[in-house]
Amino acid sequence: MIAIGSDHAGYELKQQLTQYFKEQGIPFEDFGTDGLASVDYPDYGIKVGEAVATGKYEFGIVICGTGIGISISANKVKGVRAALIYDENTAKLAKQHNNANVIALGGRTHPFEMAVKLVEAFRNEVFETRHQRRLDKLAHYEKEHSK
Ligand SMILES: O=C(CO)[C@H](O)[C@H](O)COP(=O)(O)O
Repeated sequence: MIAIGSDHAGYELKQQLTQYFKEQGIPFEDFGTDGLASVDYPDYGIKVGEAVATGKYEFGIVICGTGIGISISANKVKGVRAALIYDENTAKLAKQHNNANVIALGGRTHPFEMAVKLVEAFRNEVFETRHQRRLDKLAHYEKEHSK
C-alpha cells in the first residue's frame, strides 16, 4: 500500500498518479489535499510521513510545487527518509543507496509521464545492504536527539 499526499501545487499530479494506480491495481491511500484551494505543504508532508513511520505502508509519495518543501516536511518525522527525486537515476539511487521510504515529486517540475517513470523506477529497485551502516547512523542520531 502506497501513502500519497500533496499540497494544492501537487494536487493535479497526485490525481493523475492515483488514477494510474487505480488502472494498474496498485493499492494506495490518499491523504489529501482534496482540491486546488491553497493549503500548506507541511500539513500533508507530515501526515504522509507519520503514516509511513507506522510501518503500515510500502512507501510514501509527497508532492508540492517543487517537491522541496514537502520533502523537508516529511523528513521532520522520526523514521522517515524522504528523497526528492528528479530523474530515473535519482529515483533508482533513492532506493539502492538510501532505502528512502518517502519519495517527493514536484507538480510544477515533473510532467505526469515522467513522474510515473520515476515512481516505477523507484518501486522496481532494491536496497543495497552495504549502505545499511549509514542508515543506522541516521537512526542513531534520531534516537539520541529526540525527546
Ligand atoms: O513548492 C512548494 C514548496 O516547496 C509549494 O508548493 C509552493 O511554495 C506553493 O506556492 P504557492 O503558494 O505560490 O502556490
